[in-house]
Amino acid sequence: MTDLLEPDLCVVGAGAAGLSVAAVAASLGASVVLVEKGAGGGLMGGECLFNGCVPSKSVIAAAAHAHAARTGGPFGVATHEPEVDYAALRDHVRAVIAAIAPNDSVARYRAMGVTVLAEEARFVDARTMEAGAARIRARRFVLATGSRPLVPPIQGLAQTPFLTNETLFDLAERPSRLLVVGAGPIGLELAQAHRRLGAAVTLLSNGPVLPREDREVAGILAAALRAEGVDLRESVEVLGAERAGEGVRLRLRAGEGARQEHIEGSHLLVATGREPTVEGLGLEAAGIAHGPDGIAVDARLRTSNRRVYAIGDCATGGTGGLRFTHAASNHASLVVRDALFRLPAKVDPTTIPRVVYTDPEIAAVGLSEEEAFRKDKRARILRWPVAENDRAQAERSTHGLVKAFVGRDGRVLGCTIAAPHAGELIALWTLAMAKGLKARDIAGIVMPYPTYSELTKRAAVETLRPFATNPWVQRWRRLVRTLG
Ligand SMILES: Cc1cc2nc3c(=O)[nH]c(=O)nc-3n(C[C@H](O)[C@H](O)[C@H](O)COP(=O)(O)OP(=O)(O)OC[C@H]3O[C@@H](n4cnc5c(N)ncnc54)[C@H](O)[C@@H]3O)c2cc1C
Ligand SMILES: NC(=O)c1ccc[n+]([C@@H]2O[C@H](COP(=O)([O-])OP(=O)(O)OC[C@H]3O[C@@H](n4cnc5c(N)ncnc54)[C@H](O)[C@@H]3O)[C@@H](O)[C@H]2O)c1
Repeated sequence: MTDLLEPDLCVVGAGAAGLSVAAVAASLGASVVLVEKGAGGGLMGGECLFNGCVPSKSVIAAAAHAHAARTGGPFGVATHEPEVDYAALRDHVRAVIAAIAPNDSVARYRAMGVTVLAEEARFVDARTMEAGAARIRARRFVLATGSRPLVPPIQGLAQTPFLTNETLFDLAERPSRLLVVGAGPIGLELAQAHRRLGAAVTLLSNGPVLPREDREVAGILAAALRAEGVDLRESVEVLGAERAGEGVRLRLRAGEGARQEHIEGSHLLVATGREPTVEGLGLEAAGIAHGPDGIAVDARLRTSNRRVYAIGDCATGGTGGLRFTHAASNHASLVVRDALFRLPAKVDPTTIPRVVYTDPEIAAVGLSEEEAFRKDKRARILRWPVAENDRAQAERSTHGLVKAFVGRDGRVLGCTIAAPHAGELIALWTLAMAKGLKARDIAGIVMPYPTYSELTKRAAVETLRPFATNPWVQRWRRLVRTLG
């Protein structure tokens, strides 16, 4: 017998995006059905919890300990080459996931009043989904089915053993010689972490490091990786892959006309982007337009079917192509407003920060330098180097800079940072973007000394530099002096 469910909202996928929608909507009194195919095996939480943010940041934390053991010399602390027990590191990663998992559990969501179905959902027509024995005719549907690793069409790759973020964190032994393909956030974070954990690492990319970020800031990161011994090779074409004994061999070419060469490793990590999870959803039956980048949505996250939204990693278009956990949460709050209260709101990608958790950390929000000058020819760049920060000097962590872009009226248009804790520093610039603040609003804040936050203030104070040399200001200063 088929159960007919008629909730206010049916959410498909219990990752960062779907869980946020379900929790907020249920707390506001809406009836919610949440369909997650992994729920039967306890897999609520999606990519971020099991294969993404949480395990990668746990590995990065372990790598920071290993790095500290080698780099205490200038502080007068004896250094040593740390021994890394990769199986114990895997247990650490699993323990962190287990500590967070109860927040996302079926039990917690059922306690909130959400009906959780451990099934795979698919549309059978424009307003009905099927999930196991249930038929769901919801007032609104929210698709939050996420993404998975995009495997590039490299000759022989399919027959060659390779790792992705879905398998790397299950290894019990550290790769001795890791080849990483892709210099986006995943490749960079995991390449540096594994180098610090003692692996020989080669990082290959068909373009530059962080192709979508500021070139100066990306260059600072590239130099830092090379200084730590990562063999970073940008603008390299990977032509083929094959098994070589217990390991792998790649065939490369460093640009048009260059000679082909071979490189071998014990393990290969493919980190060349993501593709949306949309197959089997019955999108055609529901008249929902989609393409290789995902389900097409407008800035209100509506699909071509007026009853259906798509959010998080599976959506494209109005999301600005940003695939982050915090972007997914932002989408969720906008959709709940729109679906439950008809309070439409648009995604504003310029207020969604981007962080890469390397050392130095890279963070950015808003417009890039090029975009800022395209928007306002009289825009200005406010810069402050990390080396001018006393805390950075004390910690001998002096590489990097804050670089903010402001319009002729002083309003913040964007900011990009390479610095320790850049992910924390970007918060204030994000507030400035969201609220239309001027750099002088930030310049006026008192920051505690000695903190990295002073970098933010010092960059913002640069906005006042023309003021200092303004003839009227100088005239006023001279006048005040004559008054005694
Ligand atoms: C290695 C790595 C590190 C990352 N680090 C960060 C970071 O530090 N910070 C950050 O902000 N972002 C990070 N991200 C990105 C972040 O993980 C994603 O943006 C986020 O997880 C997307 O959430 P989502 O809910 O859209 O999708 P997912 O988390 O992928 O969830 C989708 C869910 O839908 C379910 N599903 C799919 N199809 C169906 C169906 N037909 N029926 C039922 N259920 C279905 C899946 O089982 C899954 O549970 C990282 C990603 C990776 C890979
Ligand atoms: N810190 C974070 O917030 C974080 C961390 C990891 C992942 N993520 C998210 O996950 C998503 C995926 O990250 P990603 O790093 O896999 O993808 P990406 O799309 O950001 O970068 C892919 C990289 O692979 C390279 N590449 C692509 N095809 C190649 C090929 N055939 N040969 C060589 N190089 C090739 C590209 O030039 C690029 O450097 C991102 O959208 C990001 O938002 C976020």
